[in-house]
Amino acid sequence: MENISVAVRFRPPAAAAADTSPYSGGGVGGDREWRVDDTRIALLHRAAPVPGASFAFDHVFDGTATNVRIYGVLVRSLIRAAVHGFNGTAFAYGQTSSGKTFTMNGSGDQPGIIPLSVRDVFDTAREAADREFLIRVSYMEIYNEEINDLLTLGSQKLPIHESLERGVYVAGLREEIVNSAEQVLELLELGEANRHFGETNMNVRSSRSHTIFRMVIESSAKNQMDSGDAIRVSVLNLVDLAGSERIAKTGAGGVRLKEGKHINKSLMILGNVINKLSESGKQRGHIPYRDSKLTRILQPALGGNAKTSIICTAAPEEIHVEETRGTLQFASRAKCVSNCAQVNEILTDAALLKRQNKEIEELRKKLQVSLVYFRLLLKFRCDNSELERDRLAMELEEEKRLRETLEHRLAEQQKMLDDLNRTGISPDQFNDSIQLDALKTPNSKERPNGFVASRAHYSKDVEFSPIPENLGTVADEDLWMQLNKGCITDLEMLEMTPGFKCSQSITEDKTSVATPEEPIDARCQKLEKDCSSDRQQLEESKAKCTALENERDLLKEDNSSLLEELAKSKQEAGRLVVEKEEMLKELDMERSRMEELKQEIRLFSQAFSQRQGQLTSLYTKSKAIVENCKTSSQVSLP
Ligand SMILES: Nc1ncnc2c1ncn2[C@@H]1O[C@H](COP(=O)(O)OP(=O)(O)OP(=O)(O)O)[C@@H](O)[C@H]1O
Repeated sequence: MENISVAVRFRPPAAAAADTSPYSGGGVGGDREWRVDDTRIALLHRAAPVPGASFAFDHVFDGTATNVRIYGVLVRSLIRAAVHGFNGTAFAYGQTSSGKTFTMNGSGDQPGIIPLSVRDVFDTAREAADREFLIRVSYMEIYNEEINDLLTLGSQKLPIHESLERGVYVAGLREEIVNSAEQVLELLELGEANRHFGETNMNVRSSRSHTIFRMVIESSAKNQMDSGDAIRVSVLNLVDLAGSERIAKTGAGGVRLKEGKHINKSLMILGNVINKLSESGKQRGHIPYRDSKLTRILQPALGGNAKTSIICTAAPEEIHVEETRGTLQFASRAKCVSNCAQVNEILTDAALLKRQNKEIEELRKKLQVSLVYFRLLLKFRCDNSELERDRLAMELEEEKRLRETLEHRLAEQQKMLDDLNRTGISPDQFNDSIQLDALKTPNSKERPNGFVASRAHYSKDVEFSPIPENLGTVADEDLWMQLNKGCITDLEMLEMTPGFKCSQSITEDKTSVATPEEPIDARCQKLEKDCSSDRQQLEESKAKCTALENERDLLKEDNSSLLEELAKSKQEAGRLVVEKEEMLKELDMERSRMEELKQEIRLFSQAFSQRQGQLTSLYTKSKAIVENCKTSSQVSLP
């Protein structure tokens, strides 16, 4: 959103008024005068400020300001923006004879806003070397609330239409394609000749209509690569309004009176529109654009899609104080109105195609980046899972080894248990270790290599072999002798066995295996306990092993799904590449089609403007001939 630019310009005092009163800084005549500085205007009454009659603006120009200065401050940027695709409107507003036409059209030695703008449009277009321009102009007036074409004689009372594509437009208005500022200025001259002027008490050449000079600026990129760019179309309105007037002052009657009424009415509606627009959102309500042709045509410039500059012209003489005050109030409200200008682009098929292609290209780039990232991630995860797998395999190996060791130990302990069981000594029978010790040879410890006897196959016979069953098959000689208590024993039948020795592992493992000195039942119990804890450990290690194997399987699955995903992404990337190539082919075709069309348009517009030039010069010549004829007939009449 940007506010309308508003400036106030005081014209120099009229010769008659200047003669009768001093003029300083804009105000002139009588007791009241306007004091003007760069940004402020105040009404003074005998050098004292009049309450409620002080105004502040961004730019205030006194009678010494030139058109070039005003153009530079207020309009140049708007023209440059129009060449680059923004709609623009500049108009002069003020009472009759305050200098609107002087500001917009200028005089012989001081070109006004319109001719300066025309030259600037072509200069700016020339500077934009990368773009091609097609400029059309039209010139119309609103006279007594009717629209006339100033470039075509007899083309009057043109209707206003509205469509979605074109917005509000004047149907049947002639639009000239122009190639140079000179060509436009010629057309302007032609239009001026057709415009309604009239003499009033206030102005010998008073504009009796509002005129709208319009330039439609179309441009597209020249470059082959950018030929798919959108076409920019902007509308530039340069408006010279008729001035509000007091009938008493203008002394109007008849036709002038009728004109004056229409002028005042349309300016009043313009004032209403500005008033409404300057109000804040909720109070604003309905904006009466449709109440006059002027506001309808200028609708985009008033609170719409356009950059707008208003030059409010004022007369410094005391006699016009009230009108000037009205103009300054209008200007104060207008500067509160904000517009929303934006570049106007028309998307051709080629432009659409280009944009879509660009989007696809961007998406493809994004996809490539994410594919690279995805691949890295996959690789990282694969590496990780392989490492994990190796770690698990090692752990598994370790567990297996441990299990084997445990099984081995278990087997050994089982064997020992069995061995103990085979001795046949029941813990019930020998629940006292002293009793068991008594069965041993007293110095058996000192004779570790002493022989022991093992019962032969008959030894189970209690008659001859009273060795308790649970003592197993191992006994030393003394024990044998004692236990048989004098029974006849065929010692020759005894089998010689090596002395009983605890396995090293058992003797070393003091916590799990009883020392040989410990009672056998305690050793047994310990061994069984060890056995069961080993079994438990074995079970745990088996469970761990299974868990590790499961984990490994999961990792394998994970790995294969990642590989699958990678394959899919590769497939997708391939598909996108094919799609892109197809689109590029289509784009090439569109480009060549567009080039052909451009060539055709160029040829056509050249032929058209040639024909146009011929017709314009023919028209000017014939008009001059008619004028000549008229003057010669007037001269010869008397
Ligand atoms: N800044 C100026 N410097 C010199 N002369 C000026 C200036 N402004 C206006 N004039 C002169 O004042 C007279 C009236 O100006 P102009 O016709 O431009 O007024 P206007 O506002 O267009 O009036 P109207 O509404 O009646 O058409 C003209 O003779 C014009 O040359």
